[in-house]
Parts: sequence; structure tokens; C-alpha cells
Amino acid sequence: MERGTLHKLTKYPNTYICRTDPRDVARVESRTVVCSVDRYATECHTKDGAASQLAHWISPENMDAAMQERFPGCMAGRMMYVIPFSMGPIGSPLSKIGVELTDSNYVVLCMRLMTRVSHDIWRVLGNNEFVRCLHSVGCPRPVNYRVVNHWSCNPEKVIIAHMPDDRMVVSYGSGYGGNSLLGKKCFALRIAGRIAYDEGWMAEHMLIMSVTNPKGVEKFFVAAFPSACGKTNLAMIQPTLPGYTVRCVGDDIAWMRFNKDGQLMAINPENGFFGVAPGTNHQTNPNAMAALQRDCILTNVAETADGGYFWEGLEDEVDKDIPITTWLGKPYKIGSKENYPSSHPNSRFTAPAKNCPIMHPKWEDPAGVPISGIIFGGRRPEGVPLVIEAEDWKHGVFLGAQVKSEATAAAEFKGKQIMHDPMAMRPFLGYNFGKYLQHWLDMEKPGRKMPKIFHVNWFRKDQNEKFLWPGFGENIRVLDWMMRRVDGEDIAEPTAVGLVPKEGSINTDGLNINWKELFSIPPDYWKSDIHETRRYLEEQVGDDIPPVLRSELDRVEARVDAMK
Ligand SMILES: Nc1nc2c(ncn2[C@@H]2O[C@H](COP(=O)(O)OP(=O)(O)O)[C@@H](O)[C@H]2O)c(=O)[nH]1
Ligand SMILES: C=C(OP(=O)(O)O)C(=O)O
Ligand SMILES: [Mn+2]
Repeated sequence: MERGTLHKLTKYPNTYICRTDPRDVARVESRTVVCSVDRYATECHTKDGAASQLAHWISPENMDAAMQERFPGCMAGRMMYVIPFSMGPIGSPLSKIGVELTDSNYVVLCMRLMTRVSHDIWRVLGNNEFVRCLHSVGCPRPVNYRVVNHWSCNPEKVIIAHMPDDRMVVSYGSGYGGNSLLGKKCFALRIAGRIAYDEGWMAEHMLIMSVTNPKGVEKFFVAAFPSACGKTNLAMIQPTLPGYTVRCVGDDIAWMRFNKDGQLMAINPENGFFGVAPGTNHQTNPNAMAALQRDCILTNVAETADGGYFWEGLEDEVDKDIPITTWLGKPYKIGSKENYPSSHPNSRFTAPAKNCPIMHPKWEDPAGVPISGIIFGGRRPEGVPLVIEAEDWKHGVFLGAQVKSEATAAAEFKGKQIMHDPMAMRPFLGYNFGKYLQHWLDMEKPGRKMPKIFHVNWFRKDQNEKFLWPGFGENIRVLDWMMRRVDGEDIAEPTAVGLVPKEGSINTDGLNINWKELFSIPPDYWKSDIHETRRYLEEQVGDDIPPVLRSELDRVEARVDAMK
């Protein structure tokens, strides 16, 4: 606060606002690299040497040069912090310890919210292995240029590098959460993904939640959606159907393994939420709003004159005439075009999990929670129905590999291009994607209860660009259908692309829904889509495509080609 990095919001206890340099607001996928001796441990054998979109390789020599160019003296004149942290409850057999060195006080504060930071870590660690995390904003003092918003960073020199063999992460030049809170995407997905591959478990970009139906039966789901596509919201929905209860275990990352009874168990390695602020309000996500009443850090949101936070979506929850200061420090009035939007589209809240009123009593259980269903999804404005169910595990892995989504503000891509994002893991892979797919396929073993796999799309639009599905709390209706499918109810019918709900089998009472439009599977759309997916997989994964996945592709493509 003395330096001006943080600013107290007087409306809520112990809550602060932070504005970054506007050049440092999102993950930088193009500068996110994975280092390995063998190039193909990281990248696939892409066709004709096409640039890899699924993990970017850096050689040990180039890695060394990149570090030598950046790190010596990089923290000169700054405080270096040593952060011991645990991903997962301290001391639990499934947890993993990391130590992050950083020169950013923002990172220290956010790590204390997002992970378990404690002196006990040293005792539990003893002489065992830990993940080494090194972070610097890349601005040694004296700084001979103007630091914007008291937010030191070095956008030209950003690199987020991973050394899975050495269990190490090195991040330079950015303070944005996804690039700097190294326990999260870097460790818990890219490094843990590789550890999981070696040890036979899974580290996935998934929320974890439970649904209890009016009969009192509870089932747990995990769901993988690309960044800014609805994980945090689904993880804590307020169901609109009476008699249903949802509880949250995690909103971003799941570590999963089959136990000795063949049941897939999931833990949330995190301790807080780093959520997208815009769109969050008491209608869409009352449980997130409840979590934001104290002890939070808000990054790149706007501020109201009475010391509260504001972002797009809160228009109905603050005084319409109140003066607002935007994330860029400009004056703003609700409804005005001037200085709109008030908040960066990737502005974020950092909140402790314990603030969320619907955390599951077992959310810190070291044994994890038993998973019945795996859900994939993305932003698909066209062609993709509300829900598809995979025919079996293999087909489910293919459904996951097929995931595409409109680009969002969570990374540097411009516009709304539809991008491939298999398993919502494109930016978070720490090793060869062909091996990753094979690892998924290898999960299926005799004696294991394989979860059902689904694909959802909350974002299909009509001709007027309006969402066909109301989403948010109404998504309980789709979860209810999935629960009944897990119990084997006869409410699904086959199509070329997978099982879909029989007409009327999703409870849409009280909604004004165009079922035909919401569930249609347009043959022309799917024909071109699956051919494009084949081209993508052939180009990006090439000979690393597992044979079983290739035969799934052949099988589904032949069916789609035969559609009328
Ligand atoms: N239309 C619609 N928007 C949603 C839904 N769920 C989330 N969103 C919006 O999508 C954005 C990102 O959501 P979030 O849950 O933070 O995504 P995450 O980054 O995957 O955790 C927010 O602006 C939400 O308001 C939904 O069911 N329908
Ligand atoms: C932290 C991030 O997470 P999410 O998947 O919630 O967008 C991010 O992408 O920067
Ligand atoms: Mn999220």
C-alpha cells in the first residue's frame, strides 16, 4: 500500500484493489515453453514441421541462454521472498510441496490466498523433493523508465519456462496470476501433469463439484472448460431447480487417481479462487459474491466512489449514478460509452476458498471425492448441442480431444476465433500431447469404474446472437440429466456424434427454450468440423496420434459423413 501497488477498498474488511501495467493482464501462451533434452518429449511430431500449438519446446541450450540473459542481477534493489507452499492439504499423501522465490509482493499475497503457505512446510518437507519455482518481475533497480501503476514488469522479456525433468518452473517479466502464481497453472498442471504421467494419475484443468438431488443422492463431477469458459461459475452454481444442492470442491484444477477399489478420486490442490470478475454478480454467481465480502484482492477491476468494486455485470447492484473509476483510472458512469468497459475483460478476484459458503465438507479430505462423470465443454456459438454423452471411455477421450472454443481475454489472442483446445489443456500441457492422449486411454483398466464422459455447450447462439440457453443456475437441469444417465436411465438416443437427450428428457419446466435449435446437429456443420479436426490432429499430433484415438476419429468421421 505504501508503494501504491495496492489500495484498500473501504467497503469490505481486509480487501484490496490492484491495477497492473495494462500490458500485463493475461497469460502469454506464445512465451510459455517447456524444456527437454529430446524435443519430442515436449512437442509432437507435427506434419512437415508445422509450429506446435500444443506445448512449445525450448532446448536446454536456449533455456540456459534465456536464463543467463534475464536472471543475473534481476532482483537488484528489491526484496526477495521465499514462499514455502503445499498444493493440497499440508502433509496429505497426495499433496506436493513447492518453494517459490519471487521479487513481487503481489505474488506473495496471492500465493497466500491460492496455496497453503506455512512454516510447517519446512518440517513436512524434511529432505524430500519439492518443485522449484523461480519468479521475477524483471525490473532490477534503479529502474530508468516510468513504472506504470507501481506495477513493475518487463513485457518484452516475458518467458514462462518449465523443466519437467528437474521439476522446476522459471518465470520472468510478468506479474499476472497465471504467469506468476507458480503453484497454479505452471506447477499444478504443467509440472504435475508430467509427474502424473510418470506415476499413473491425472492432473487436469477441471473444477470439482457435487450435486445432491431431491432424493438425497449425491454425485461428484469434474469439468474441463478452457479459461474464461465457465469453470468457476459451474463449480459454485445456485441450482434453480428446487430440492437440489450443489457443493464446491474446486474451481480450476483436479488431481485424480483410481483407488484400490477402482474408483476415480479427485482432490483440489488449491486453497483459493482466482476467478474472472466480469459477469460475476448475485444473479449469476451468488456464492462467488459471498466469497468476495472480505479478505480478497481484486485485480484490474473498477472502483466506486464509496470504496467498493465494480465490473461489467454489477450494474444492477450499485447506485446507478455513483462515480466510478475504471481499471485505467478514468472516470466512468454506468450506461456510458465513454471509458467503457470499466474493467479489463480478464480482471480477476483472488479469494480464499474458505470464504465460499458452499465448500463441500470433504473439500480438504486427503482421500479425495469419488468422481461419477467427466464433463468437457467450450464456447461454441454454432452447431454444437447443449449436451452430448460419449458412448464409452474411448469415445469420451475423443470428445475431449475434439474440444474447441472461442478465444477469450484470459490469454493474448485477439478476436473471437474458434481455437482447438483439447481437454481444455492446450496452454497447460507439460509433455507430448500424443502421450497425454495415450495416458488418458490407458486409464481404462479391468476392475476400474470408468466415469461417464460428457460434452456441454452453454454458449450456442441464435440468429440474433442471443444465447439459446440461460446458463448459470439453470445448468443444474443438465447436471440432473447426467446424474440420471450415470444411474442408467433410458433418456438418451444415439446420433453420429454421440448420445443426446431424448426430446423432453431434460427438465425445462418454466424455461422458454427452443429445443430443436438447442439440440440440433447440423450435418453440414459437423462434416466440415470433423474434417477440420482431422486436419488439425494430423498436422499437430501427426504420428503421435494413438492408434485407438485414430480409429475413434475414423469411426465417428464415417458416421458424420453418412449424415443426411
Ligand atoms: N452465458 C453464460 N455465460 C457464462 C456461464 N458460465 C460462466 N459464464 C461467463 O463466462 C465468463 C467466465 O466464467 P468463469 O466461470 O470465470 O470461467 P473459468 O475461467 O473457466 O473459471 C464469466 O464472464 C461468466 O459470467 C453460463 O452458463 N452461461
Ligand atoms: C488463472 C486462469 O484461470 P481460468 O482457467 O480460471 O481462466 C488463467 O487462465 O489465467
Ligand atoms: Mn476460473
